[in-house]
Amino acid sequence: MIRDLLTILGDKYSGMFKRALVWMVVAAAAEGAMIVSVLPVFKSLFDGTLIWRAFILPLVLTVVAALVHVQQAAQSYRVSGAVMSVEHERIGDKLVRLPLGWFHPDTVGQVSQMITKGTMFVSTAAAHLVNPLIHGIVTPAIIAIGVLFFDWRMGLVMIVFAPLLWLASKASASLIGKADDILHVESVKVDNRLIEFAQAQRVLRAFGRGEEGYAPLEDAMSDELQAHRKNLWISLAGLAIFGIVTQLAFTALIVAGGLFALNGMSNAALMCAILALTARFIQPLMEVGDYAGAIRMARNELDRMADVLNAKELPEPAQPAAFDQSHANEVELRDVSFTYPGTDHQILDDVSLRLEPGTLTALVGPSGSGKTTVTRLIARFFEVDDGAVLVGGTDVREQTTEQLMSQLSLVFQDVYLFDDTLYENVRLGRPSASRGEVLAAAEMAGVSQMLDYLPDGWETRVGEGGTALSGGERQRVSIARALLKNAPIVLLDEATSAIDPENEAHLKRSFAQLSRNSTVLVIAHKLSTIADADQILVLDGGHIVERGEHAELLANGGLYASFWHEREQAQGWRLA
Ligand SMILES: Nc1ncnc2c1ncn2[C@@H]1O[C@H](COP(=O)(O)OP(=O)(O)OP(=O)(O)O)[C@@H](O)[C@H]1O
Repeated sequence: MIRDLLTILGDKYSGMFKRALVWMVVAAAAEGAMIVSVLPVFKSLFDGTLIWRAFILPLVLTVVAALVHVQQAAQSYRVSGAVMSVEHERIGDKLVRLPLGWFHPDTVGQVSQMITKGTMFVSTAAAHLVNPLIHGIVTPAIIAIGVLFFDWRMGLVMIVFAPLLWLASKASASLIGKADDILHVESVKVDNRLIEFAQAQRVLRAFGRGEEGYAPLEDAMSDELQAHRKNLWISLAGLAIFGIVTQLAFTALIVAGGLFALNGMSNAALMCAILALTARFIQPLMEVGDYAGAIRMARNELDRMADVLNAKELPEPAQPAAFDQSHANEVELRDVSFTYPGTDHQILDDVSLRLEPGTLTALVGPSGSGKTTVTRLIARFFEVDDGAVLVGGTDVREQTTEQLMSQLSLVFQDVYLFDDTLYENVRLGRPSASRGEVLAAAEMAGVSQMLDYLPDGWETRVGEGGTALSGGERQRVSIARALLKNAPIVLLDEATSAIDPENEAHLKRSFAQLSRNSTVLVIAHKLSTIADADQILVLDGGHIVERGEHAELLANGGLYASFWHEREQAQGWRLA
């Protein structure tokens, strides 16, 4: 755990943590020395030879131990604060360097658990858990060594039991850690299902399911309850093991001391004194047992944090690529094959396509044929397995994220709006835009028309994720952002096929406006919105099976034509 904490703290704060560790060792040693120094006092008390000078050393050591303890506590609290700030800093730094494909509901749930629960746990661990661990090793060790000088037999018995107690505490910690792992997995699932439940309220209520339970959430909660029960039993077993071994050690020390004194092997007065100190020998070890579970749980949190901090980043070139202006605003997929990481179903097989500058390309194909995947590869959410994706004539792997993103505007299905005003959400497309430019883009995308029924007009807050707006409205805001950004290349994955005539009119206008200045790739639901596209690509079975203009493809009588003729009945087709 100490090593993991040092890794998380990094160079900036590890010196502070090492100093706190030194103070913890000194405080534990001072306490052990103070306890051993009481032995001669007790002995002379029992054999009737007590003199006042015998109190000087214990008194001095008590004051020293108290002062050192205060210093150690202050250092530990400083480390705790440093761990908290450095964790947020490092997680934040890491998140911006992870490929966008890394973010899916499971990993987002993992990060939210880590930020809310994990960081608190780990920073508390640095202040409150490492200290009992060190206290549990150093103080009993000093007591055992001290006793060795007064009565070697009792000293040896203590030294034999210390590792046994240590092993018992490790076994107990390992059981509690396993129990925590089981519970953590189920808790993350409940978190994810709860978020999903909140987001799916519109759909659930639309289908009259608002009052009834939501089966996936109930299943997750029932699994979590089972995990809680399992957690309880396994943790209790761990605590019982440690409790039994400690009590055995305590009894064995008293029995051994009694036997040595009765057989005349040890001085009876000294033995009474040693037995009086036995409780102080056992107590720090028991504390380790009490904290063992929390220490193990903190280690689990540290491991989970390390998993995120060690997640593979997209390699970035040291230098931004030099662009060939003759290919500006161009997009090309060259013999691209792709399978999502962790799966074995190949989505794209040797796909080549080209988006000419300033043209509108529509990508169509059955549901699941990989249309969205094409846009994700262009934006480099994932790395291709084979082939290359070129944006502006340069391989995306040779461009920095900043360089690539400055050329792209993304309008995806899952539009995310920030819990801010409608105006600020549009302005996000280009924060430096003037109010006039923001309003012009909003007008073009049909956002201004929403103002009639929004309570506070431009100042209406849209709720976290934009939940106060409909899917179509969120998409209009997203398109307005894209218009405002005025990026050379626009990738537009339209949200729904159920667009009303008003929305359709805004979409058509927006497409026309976007393709006036930019290269546009659009995955649309309505043929009518893309019939004028410069190029239509038909994706099926991992390949581009047809390409051309609308009239040309209709004349060919292939897949596109059959879809066109049956489009009213067609299920599962989307157009781009
Ligand atoms: N992150 C992911 N991990 C694993 N598989 C994925 C992931 N995203 C999509 N897939 C799978 O890849 C395939 C292609 O998905 P994609 O979303 O690109 O299809 P699509 O043509 O856009 O579909 P639709 O029209 O329904 O949106 C699907 O089988 C989908 O289940």
